[in-house]
Amino acid sequence: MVRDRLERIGVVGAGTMGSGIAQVAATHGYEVVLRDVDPEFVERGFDAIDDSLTRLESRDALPDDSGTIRDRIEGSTDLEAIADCDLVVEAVVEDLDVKREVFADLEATCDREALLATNTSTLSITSIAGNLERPGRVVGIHFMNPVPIMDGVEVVVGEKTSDDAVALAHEFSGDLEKETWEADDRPGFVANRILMPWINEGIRAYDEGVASKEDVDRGMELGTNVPMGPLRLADHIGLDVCLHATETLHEELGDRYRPAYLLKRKVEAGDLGKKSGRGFYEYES
Ligand SMILES: NC(=O)c1ccc[n+]([C@@H]2O[C@H](COP(=O)([O-])OP(=O)(O)OC[C@H]3O[C@@H](n4cnc5c(N)ncnc54)[C@H](O)[C@@H]3O)[C@@H](O)[C@H]2O)c1
Repeated sequence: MVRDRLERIGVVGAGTMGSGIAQVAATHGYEVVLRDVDPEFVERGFDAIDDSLTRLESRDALPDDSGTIRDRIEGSTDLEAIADCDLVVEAVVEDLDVKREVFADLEATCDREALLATNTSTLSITSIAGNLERPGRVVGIHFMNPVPIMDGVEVVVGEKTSDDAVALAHEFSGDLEKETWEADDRPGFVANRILMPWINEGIRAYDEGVASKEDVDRGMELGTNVPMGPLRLADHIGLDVCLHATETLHEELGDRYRPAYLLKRKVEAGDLGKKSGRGFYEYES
């Protein structure tokens, strides 16, 4: 069983994602503890929050004044500070060993019924929770970057994640005015399993002289109606983050670039998409 009511939220890791998650939770009225290993990192997290709140306030996009929201967030380097949190979201570096250590600490520190979530982009939830006594309360709540701007959250279900942990993850995300989708705990889940090869191929296309970098991006923006082409998006995400995610996917999934079997089979069957009335979906003629 996990708690059915959340009031106090812990966020572990005050970097790009942790500071964004803390900000959005505080904006929606939660009491937040933002924890990192060094006071300097906590301060850096608050600087990012202050900048973002100031920008949003100037656009009249906050429900309360920025000072009130900011006051709901307490910074700490002390693990004990999150002991009485109802939900802890882990947003530390994308390293399985580090995350497993953090979750062991959380299990030892937090209340038995607290929900424990990871913001991992690509690592296995099942593995992160693998050594715990109560893995049922561990769920993926995968926020998108930048957290205050992006509307969606991916809820990831590990092998042992309980139904009430999943339900609470959706509910919490909904409280933050995020829409959710749900993914099984397989490499990259939905978002990065599809996004990372797309970015990777954009980089290759540029590198192989298919088009200038501007035209790779413009081609995808104008040609497929995405708001940002792959090279610009990679820059926004961080090329190191992209490389790390792609390496993890490569290790887990191997060569993903051959045409999918299902694609060939559907074409052979004449299911060509909207124009034939049926592709992966059915269409009215
Ligand atoms: N950056 C993105 O675009 C993005 C998007 C979605 C998900 N994610 C995921 O979110 C997580 C965090 O990514 P980020 O980009 O915010 O990283 P980041 O490097 O900006 O921040 C990580 C923070 O974690 C802190 N940290 C490390 N070990 C810690 C520990 N034991 N206890 C407390 N704090 C610790 C570091 O000091 C650092 O401040 C990763 O799992 C990443 O894959 C990132």
